[in-house]
Amino acid sequence: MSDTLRTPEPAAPAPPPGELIRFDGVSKRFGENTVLDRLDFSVEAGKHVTLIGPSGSGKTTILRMLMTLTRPDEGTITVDGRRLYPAGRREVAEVRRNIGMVFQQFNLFPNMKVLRNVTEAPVTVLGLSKDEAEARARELLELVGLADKCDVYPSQLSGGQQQRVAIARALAMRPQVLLLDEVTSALDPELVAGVLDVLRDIARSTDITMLCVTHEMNFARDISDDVLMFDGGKVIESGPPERIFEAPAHERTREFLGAVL
Ligand SMILES: Nc1ncnc2c1ncn2[C@@H]1O[C@H](COP(=O)(O)OP(=O)(O)OP(=O)(O)O)[C@@H](O)[C@H]1O
Repeated sequence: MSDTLRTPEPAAPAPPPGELIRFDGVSKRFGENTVLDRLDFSVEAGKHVTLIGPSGSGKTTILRMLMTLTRPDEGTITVDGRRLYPAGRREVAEVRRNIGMVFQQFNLFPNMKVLRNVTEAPVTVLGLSKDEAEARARELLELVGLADKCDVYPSQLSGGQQQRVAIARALAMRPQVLLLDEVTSALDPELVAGVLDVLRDIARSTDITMLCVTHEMNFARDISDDVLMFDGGKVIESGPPERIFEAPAHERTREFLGAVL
């Protein structure tokens, strides 16, 4: 039986004030490969946190766990004081609703026009009326600079524009947490800046909590309150971007930044 079907689970202890996300002793193995090894970390509400580390260090796996796309082998994950793992199906659905993700590949619905891409989940999942959902979608498409593209199909847009629709779509669910997984990696270089500018605006103008995996270190420096360096299945170093980028304490962080900067 899957974890999500086992109920009831013990309630999560009350989180410290301000804490939104907590990983406690989370491990994940794929066969012989231990990707996360009794990982502990937490994120405060409203903070923008960037995950850095070598390829394969488990950054995407962490985001996927928050989206319930990958399940830990052990440990607990808590969001806003509620268990995501282990938890019953209903609790998982409630927690999951507050988390939005933008993927490297935009994953838009190709057969729906842009406006419908953004209204679909608010109508079907949140139960908003079509008018409410459309009003919200138009505001968000304006925010990402695509107010004039409501009536076209994704295939008629550039990759950068499609990614901005994906950002609007994630925000349309009014999530507490926005997960960004290498959102510019699939884009032609000239389209990267436009997407990052939109995300900088969102980081500045909203109180959304962001967890971001990116190879764009200047962007990470601009938007992050904290940077977490992953290696060997754990966070080996964390701190404000100025400190991590200018004066990394750990040898592995120095090596990693030396290679990517
Ligand atoms: N479904 C899976 N089956 C087997 N192995 C997997 C699976 N998903 C991830 N892995 C492995 O887990 C490890 C961590 O992957 P993950 O994508 O989380 O790393 P990452 O830090 O995001 O890497 P990158 O920076 O290259 O995207 C990798 O070795 C990867 O091959």
